[in-house]
Amino acid sequence: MAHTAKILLLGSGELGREFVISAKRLGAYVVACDAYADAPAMQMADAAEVFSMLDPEALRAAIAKHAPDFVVPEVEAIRTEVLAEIEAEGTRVVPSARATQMTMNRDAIRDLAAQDLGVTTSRYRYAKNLEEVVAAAEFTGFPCVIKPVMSSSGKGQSTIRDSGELEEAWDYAVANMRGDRKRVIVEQFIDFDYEITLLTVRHNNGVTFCPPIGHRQERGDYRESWQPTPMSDAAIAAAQDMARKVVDDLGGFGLFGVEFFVKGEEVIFSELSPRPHDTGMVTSISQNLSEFDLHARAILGLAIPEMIRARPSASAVILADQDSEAVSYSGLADAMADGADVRIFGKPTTRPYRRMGVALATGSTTDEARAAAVATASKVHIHYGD
Ligand SMILES: Nc1ncnc2c1ncn2[C@@H]1O[C@H](COP(=O)(O)OP(=O)(O)OP(=O)(O)O)[C@@H](O)[C@H]1O
Ligand SMILES: NCC(=O)N[C@@H]1O[C@H](COP(=O)([O-])[O-])[C@@H](O)[C@H]1O
Ligand SMILES: [Mg+2]
Repeated sequence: MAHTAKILLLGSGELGREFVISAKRLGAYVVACDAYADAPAMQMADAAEVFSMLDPEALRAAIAKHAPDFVVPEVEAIRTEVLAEIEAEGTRVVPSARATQMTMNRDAIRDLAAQDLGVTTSRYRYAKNLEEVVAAAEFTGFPCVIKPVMSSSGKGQSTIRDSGELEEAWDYAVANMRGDRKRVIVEQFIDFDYEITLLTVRHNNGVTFCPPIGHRQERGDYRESWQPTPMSDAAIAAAQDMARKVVDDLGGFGLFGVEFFVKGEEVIFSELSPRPHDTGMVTSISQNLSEFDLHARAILGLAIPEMIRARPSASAVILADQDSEAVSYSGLADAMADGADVRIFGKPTTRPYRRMGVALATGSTTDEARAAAVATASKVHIHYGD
């Protein structure tokens, strides 16, 4: 065949779109899958399949039809038992079926990190009804954060200041969870100085770390990220040590986005994505090999540099603010006039807070890059309707 490898990509959003570009540059043939047509990654891929990746039969059928060398998950919401089955039958799952199973639910990865690997986390307890939520919050103390064990991008998450808010937080978590398991994690609120994503590449020659990415979140979803972010040598070493423990336990090859909170010299593990991370979109401009390039290289068994450097850079998201079945854009020329860059994801429809694009900028400092990225994002206008 005319290609270096055949990849079935499960999830076709903005992260998948950039991954497809990276993988195709290395000669891969990519089939992009998602629950809706014309998803961002499908627009770049060789072929597309539209089905629910939570439907085991449909997932098995797509894998059987394309017989890929690699199955590369791009979202969490996938029937991961099927990935375990196909891995046992010899198809490579990225980074490993175990990694996708352990990170699908917050409780699995949290217990692994905190209990089995001795990694520092916030205090936490699980609850499956309001009564247990009340007991869990007593254990963690206030404020605390409540999240469904199955959710992402801050869905169903709230921060609670006192016991009077617990019922509403429980109802909100249940209403916004994914799947049918009514279970939440109640965790101690960490009043961190800053939070980071440590992009960690596990490859056939070891583990390589990218410089730490700082980010700012609102409503549990990222708004701005920048790289590098200043950290003491001791804090970096602690984060790298914990990230290495976790990715070595999860196994397989690929890039992971490992999230930490930092308070003083204390580094607290939060969670991780066994795939490129949204805050890592900044690497499209900051590093000469982006997180997507690194993921593709690690998967295909190609060399990963020992040291990765980043020039001061930032990303700022471009969000929709209403529902629409049609969308168009203006203002790019003005937005990019000062040298910043823009990615428009090509999502076919909008909803409030849906991420439609990202602005990317460099600067002589990350503060300068942040200001440029935010200014650029604000100049891209979204138009709703035909
Ligand atoms: N215990 C906590 N203390 C303080 N802030 C928190 C805590 N847990 C979460 N947050 C804040 O909420 C953000 C989102 O939380 P988390 O990463 O757990 O959610 P998520 O739904 O998995 O998001 P994503 O899938 O986008 O990573 C964090 O990056 C942090 O800013
Ligand atoms: N924090 C996870 C994350 O950023 N995931 C990215 O968002 C897409 C879904 O976007 P949508 O909800 O707009 O379709 C996913 O496919 C992935 O690229
Ligand atoms: Mg997160």
